[in-house]
Amino acid sequence: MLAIDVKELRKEFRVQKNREGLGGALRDLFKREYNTVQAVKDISFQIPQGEICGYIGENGAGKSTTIKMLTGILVPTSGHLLVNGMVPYKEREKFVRGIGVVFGQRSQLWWDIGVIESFHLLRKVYRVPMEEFKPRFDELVERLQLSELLNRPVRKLSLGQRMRCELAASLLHNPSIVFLDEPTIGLDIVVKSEIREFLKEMNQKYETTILLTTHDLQDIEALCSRVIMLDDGNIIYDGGLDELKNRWGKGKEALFQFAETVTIGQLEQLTSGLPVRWKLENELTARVFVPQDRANISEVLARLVSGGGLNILDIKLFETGTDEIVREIYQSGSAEHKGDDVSNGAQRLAARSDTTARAKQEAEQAAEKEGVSADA
Ligand SMILES: Nc1ncnc2c1ncn2[C@@H]1O[C@H](COP(=O)(O)OP(=O)(O)OP(=O)(O)O)[C@@H](O)[C@H]1O
Repeated sequence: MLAIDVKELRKEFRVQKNREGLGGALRDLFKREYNTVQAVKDISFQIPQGEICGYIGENGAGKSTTIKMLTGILVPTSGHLLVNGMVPYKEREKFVRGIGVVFGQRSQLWWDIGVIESFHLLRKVYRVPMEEFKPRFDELVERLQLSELLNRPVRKLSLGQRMRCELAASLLHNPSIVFLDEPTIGLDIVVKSEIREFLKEMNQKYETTILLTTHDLQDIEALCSRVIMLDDGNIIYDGGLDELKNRWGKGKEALFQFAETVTIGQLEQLTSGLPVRWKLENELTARVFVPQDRANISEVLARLVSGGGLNILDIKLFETGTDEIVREIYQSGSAEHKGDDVSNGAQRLAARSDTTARAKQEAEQAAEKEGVSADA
């Protein structure tokens, strides 16, 4: 069954233009002008029940707007949207009983009352029968180590403690889908990994579907097999994390430390016929670059170890990290192109900045004609 089914979903905001100066303010009084911001541009994706999917993008890419539509807070401008088989903004009461939401930057708990009282209020809001609530509550309290925190007011909790309570609050009514918007923001590494472990466990035990928005790619690496990447309101990648790494990873590098002096010629001869590149860092250290898909690092290692009688003291292996891959995709504006074609990415980036600069210039010229500021 599909947990989330999104087709051609669009959200536009009408934003009032503010013209500059007193004259502008007066003109605004008589004739309002509006700009349309296209936050989400006809996106489509499907998430099956039980999947953990990462939803990532730079600031302003449209992530929160999507989550708000999926949770029924915002009504889409156009398109189709089904979450748990319901249209989120239509069947509000029934719908919210099946979902859990955590906004890392905002709290769903009442600030001045004890955590346990917030939990009981939520039980009433979600109309969970006591016999269902009790075992669920006990499990969450034990798993997230909340017993010490239950009687404290939320405002007295540390960020990590509050986030553990927020997670419990979002799961008390046993929802089949949870939306997590930056759930690990600002947390230290220990709490982050506890939260990741907990989410993984909940997903495995209860088949909870999780849509996770984050700027921390380690969250994605730890939890998500699939990632949807958004840029300027469009989906630029939807697929497996491994596939993304394979497609965009620039290959591997190995750093060799030798006991005796080596030359590039010696190393090249040992790896002749393999499409690798050597670089001498100093006379005892050499780096080899092995392009993705075209050569096997183990072949290089085997040739060096068995072939030339070189005395190798140490070997370090490096792989392109997800952070780096994602940064590069954003710079090129598309995940269609292969990562080892860096010049292509750079050209696309330059073309994009050119287009942006041209658009801005045109807007400024038009605004000058109208006597308004282009940034308004
Ligand atoms: N209520 C609103 N009125 C007008 N414009 C809005 C509104 N909400 C969002 N936007 C605009 O829509 C675009 C997408 O915003 P959104 O908050 O969805 O991005 P985001 O990917 O969640 O960013 P961040 O990572 O910074 O939270 C932005 O240009 C933003 O300024």
